[in-house]
Amino acid sequence: MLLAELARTSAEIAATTGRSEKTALLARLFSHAEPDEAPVVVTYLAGRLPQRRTNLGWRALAEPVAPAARPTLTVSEVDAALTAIAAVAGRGAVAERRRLLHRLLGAATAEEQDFLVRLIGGELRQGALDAMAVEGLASAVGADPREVRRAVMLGGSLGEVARGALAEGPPALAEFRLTVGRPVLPMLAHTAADVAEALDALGPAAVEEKLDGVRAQVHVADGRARVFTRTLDEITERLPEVTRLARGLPVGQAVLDGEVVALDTAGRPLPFQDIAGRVGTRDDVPTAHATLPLTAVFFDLLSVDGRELLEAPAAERHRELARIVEPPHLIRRIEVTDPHDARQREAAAGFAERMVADGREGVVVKSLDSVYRAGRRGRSWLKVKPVHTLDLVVLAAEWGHGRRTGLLSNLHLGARSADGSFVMLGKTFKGLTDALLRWQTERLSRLAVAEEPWGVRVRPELVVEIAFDGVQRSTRYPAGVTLRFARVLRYREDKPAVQADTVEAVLALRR
Ligand SMILES: Nc1ncnc2c1ncn2[C@@H]1O[C@H](COP(=O)(O)OP(=O)(O)OP(=O)(O)O)[C@@H](O)[C@H]1O
Repeated sequence: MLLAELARTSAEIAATTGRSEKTALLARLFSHAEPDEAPVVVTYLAGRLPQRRTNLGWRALAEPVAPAARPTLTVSEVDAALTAIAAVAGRGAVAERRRLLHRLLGAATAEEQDFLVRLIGGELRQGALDAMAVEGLASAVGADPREVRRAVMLGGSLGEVARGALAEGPPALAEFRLTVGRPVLPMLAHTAADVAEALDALGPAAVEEKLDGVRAQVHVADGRARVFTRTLDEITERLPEVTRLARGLPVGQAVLDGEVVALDTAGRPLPFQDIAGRVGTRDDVPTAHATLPLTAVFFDLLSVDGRELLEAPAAERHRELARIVEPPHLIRRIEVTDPHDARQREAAAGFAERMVADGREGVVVKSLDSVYRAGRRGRSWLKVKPVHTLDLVVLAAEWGHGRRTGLLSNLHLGARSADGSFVMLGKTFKGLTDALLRWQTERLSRLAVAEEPWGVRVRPELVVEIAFDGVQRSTRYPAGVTLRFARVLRYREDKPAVQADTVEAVLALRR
C-alpha cells in the first residue's frame, strides 16, 4: 500500500465526526492493505510507531526537505527506513539519523512529508480509534465485529489479527485462542470510594489485598516459565526467582496473573520504588536496591493443563488457583457471599483496614461470578485505595533553578481527553529525588519536540503517577481545575499514554 493512501485516509478520518463514516474509511483502507502490511498500517493509524522510538529530535524533523512530485513510497518502505533509523547508534549517530530521515522525506510528497513528520513527532495520536478499527476490519473481511474483538483480546494486537484475517478471511479469527507463551492483555479495574460502595455495586465478591508492584502474567509449559508485563513485554530474563517459582508449580501448563513484589522477612511488601529498577521494561528507573529478591503473588488463573478458564466464574478460577499455588504466593483475600449481611460487610471493611495498616496499597474487590475480560477495564473489579493518585502525562518540563540548574524539573501534567489529546492540569516539581531528576532530564530531552526559553515541550508519552490532596477550581488551566499539592510518586513506564487518567475522571473528583 502506498503511504499516500494511508496519509489521506488518516486525514479524512480526523476530519470526519461520524462514527460510521470513520468505520467505512477504515474498512476501505483495510481492504486495500496487504496482509503483511496490516500491523504497520494499524500502528500508524493510531499515530504510533512499531519502533516505538526513533531517537529523532525535533531539530531534525523541523528541517525543510525538498518533496517528491509523485507518491511512490510504500508503507513497508517507510517502516524499513524507520527501523534503520532506530538502529543507528554510536559516534555520529545524530548526523546519520538525520541523513536517513532526509532521504526518507526526500522520497515523500509534501502531503506525505507532513504525515511522516507528525507521525514521528507523536502528534498524530488519535484516541478511540481502536474500536472503530475493529469494526472497519470486520467489515473489510466480512466477519462479525465480536469475533474480531475476541481475537484481538486473545491475540494481543489488532495488527496481528488483521494480518490473519486479511490473508485467510474470517476462519483465521477462530485460531486466536489463549495460547501458552502468547500473552493476553490483562483485565483492569475501576475505582470505588470504599469497600461498602464496591460491595453494593458487585454483590457477592472477594476482597483481595492490593499489592503495589508490577503486574505480571506468567506462562508455564513443559518445565519452562515466561513472564510478561501488562504491556505484553517479556521480562522473563529479569525475574529468575519468579520463573523458578513458576516452574515448581504442580502443573504441566498454566497461565497465571499476578503481581511481582519484594517481600521483607516478615512477608510485608516493600515499597514499589525498591523494585522498579529490577522490572522496569524500557529504561530502568533509578533504584537503590537493584539486587532485591523479587517474587510473584498470584490472584488469577487463565488456563490450566489445557483448560481455558477465561469464561469460568471468578470463584472457580480462584479455587483452581488455590489448588496449585500456596501462600505467600497466593493473594490474601476474604469472600463476602452475602453483601447484605452486616457481619460479613464489617469483616470486609476490617480486612481492608488491616491490609493498608500492613503496607498494602488498598484492596481490589472482585465479583465472584465475573468472567476474565482480557484487555478490558471491567466493572467487576473495583480498586479501593486510601490515597488518591492519578496517572498523568508529561507535556513539558521547565529548567530548574539553584541546586536544580541544568536539570528539567517542574513538570507540566496533562490528563487524557476523549479525542486523544491531553489537557494541562497543573505543574509540579515536588517529590522528585535527585536520581529521578537526572533520569527525567535525560528521558525528557529525548522526547523534546520544541525548545522554549523556560524548558522543553515533549512528545506526550511519559506517564507519571501523581498524588494530590484534592481537585480545585482554577481559571489558569483549560479544564477549569487543577490539583492541590500535586507530587510525583513515580514514573509509570509500564503504562502507555493512551491509558492515562482522563479529564472526566479528574472532574469527577471535584467536590
Ligand atoms: N489483588 C489484585 N488484583 C488485581 N490487581 C492487583 C491486585 N493487587 C495488585 N494489583 C495491581 O493493581 C493494578 C490496578 O490498580 P492500579 O491503581 O495500580 O491501577 P493502575 O495500574 O494505575 O491503572 P490501571 O487501573 O490502568 O491498572 C493491577 O494492574 C495490578 O498490577
